[in-house]
Amino acid sequence: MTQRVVSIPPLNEFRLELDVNEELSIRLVEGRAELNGCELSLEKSLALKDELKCSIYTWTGCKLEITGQSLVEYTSNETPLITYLNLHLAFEQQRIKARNTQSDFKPSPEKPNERLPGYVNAVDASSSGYRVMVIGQEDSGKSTLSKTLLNYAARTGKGWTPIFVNLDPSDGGPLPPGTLSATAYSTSTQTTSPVNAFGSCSTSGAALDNSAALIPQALPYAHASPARNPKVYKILLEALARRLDMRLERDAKARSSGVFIDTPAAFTSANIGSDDKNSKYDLIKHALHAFRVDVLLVIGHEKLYIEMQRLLKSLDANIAQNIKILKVPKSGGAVETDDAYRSRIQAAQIKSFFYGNMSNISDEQLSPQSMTIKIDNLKVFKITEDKVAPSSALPIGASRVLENTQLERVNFESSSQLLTLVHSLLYLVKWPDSNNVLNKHAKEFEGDIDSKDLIRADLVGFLIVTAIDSAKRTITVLAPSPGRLPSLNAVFGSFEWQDT
Ligand SMILES: Nc1ncnc2c1ncn2[C@@H]1O[C@H](COP(=O)(O)OP(=O)(O)OP(=O)(O)O)[C@@H](O)[C@H]1O
Repeated sequence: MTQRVVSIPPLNEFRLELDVNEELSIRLVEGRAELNGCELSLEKSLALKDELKCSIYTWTGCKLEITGQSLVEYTSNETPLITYLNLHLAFEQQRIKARNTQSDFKPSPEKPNERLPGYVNAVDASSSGYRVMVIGQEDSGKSTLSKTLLNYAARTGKGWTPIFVNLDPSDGGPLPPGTLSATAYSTSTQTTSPVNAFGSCSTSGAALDNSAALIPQALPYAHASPARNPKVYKILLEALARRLDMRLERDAKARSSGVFIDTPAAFTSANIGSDDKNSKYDLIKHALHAFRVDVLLVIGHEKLYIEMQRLLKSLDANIAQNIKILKVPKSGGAVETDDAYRSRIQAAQIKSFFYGNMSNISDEQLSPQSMTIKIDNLKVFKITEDKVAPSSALPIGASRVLENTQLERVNFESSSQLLTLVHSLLYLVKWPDSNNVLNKHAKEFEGDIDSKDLIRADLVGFLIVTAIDSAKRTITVLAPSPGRLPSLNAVFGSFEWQDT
């Protein structure tokens, strides 16, 4: 293996891109350096893998010992890190201010589930850290910026527990893909692989890599892009925002620590999410409103920045006056990826949830359990794709009649429907009042469920369907651990995984 020592001058970043099957070990031998805002420990080797593309930044200069081969390696002095640091300092001031004004605030004691319909927000903005949402085009560096700001907040030593909201279902964050989640971080998280870029959650077994066990609040969307079913996506986004509010009401530390929201590139497509062709950027409006965003960071896109300023003028004045829009330069290091790369990372994320990180034997490995259950014990619903044509495709003057989006119940009597389940990732859900939900629509829709019922569902686990025996009426699934399944109700969409 080739070993070399690279000197990085102060205020420079060393960028590297790993190709398929390439691994690289880096060791900080002199000075100080950080990876996505998380400091590297002196003399400790880090194994970078799974096609990671990243940059190691140094404020004061450093030397790195590198072992192994990578596709691309270079040092650059053009870095947006100073802008990132300035943003962090502004957010830090707000966190301190919020903590100092918090003593008078008393959360209300209502029960969480009774509050969901028509919930009125009781969180006092002056005692809250900023809620920051990052938008930008595909591969513009949204996740990298969110993670750097999250790591800076977590590493200040002031005990902050910032919340990371992942609205990008193509990348599950600490969970398998297809989920929308909110997770509190108490320590900074090192990125050694894009598979566990935001750490691993505790439900997957022992904490992997160096992250503390994370306990996300999550909801299942089961597709990679909001464009697949914007109605369901918006319902889930709103439900997540309400749950986050309920949590922050009771958690003063997290409330002052602030919220960082990473978004999918589909947010910047003006026409996704609305049936009215005159209403643009509906997903952004929806998220600004639901999460009561204070700061909107637009990554390196002049036109989008101008359009966001226009959008702000079209919002309700009470909401618009509290939102600051800031333009952030795009890093020259951000790498364009393709669909094949994304599919590989998604498959690896699903695999790592069940098996742990297999690419390095020194990492934690998990032992999932294969189990066979009676088909008729399960109720499985498909989050369908929104097949309705956009209104721009209708004849002039015609308008669309919108129906409630249903979650289609899989009919186990039909073998073609059963077969669609093989290799699917199932998201196990639990309703506080399961019987009500399952019976409510039974007559009218042959057992389908209104997507609004997902608002009250808890995501309690994941399964992979490995085989179906329609003669014996059994289904074989892979579960993360042995024992009783947490629920026998599941939803699924377009994510599949099989051992290759
Ligand atoms: N400064 C940098 N140096 C090297 N690689 C970088 C840098 N910034 C970002 N990258 C890499 O570029 C790719 C795209 O960045 P990132 O995932 O942050 O973008 P994104 O906008 O969140 O992408 P998506 O649109 O898929 O959500 C990632 O592989 C990331 O690791």
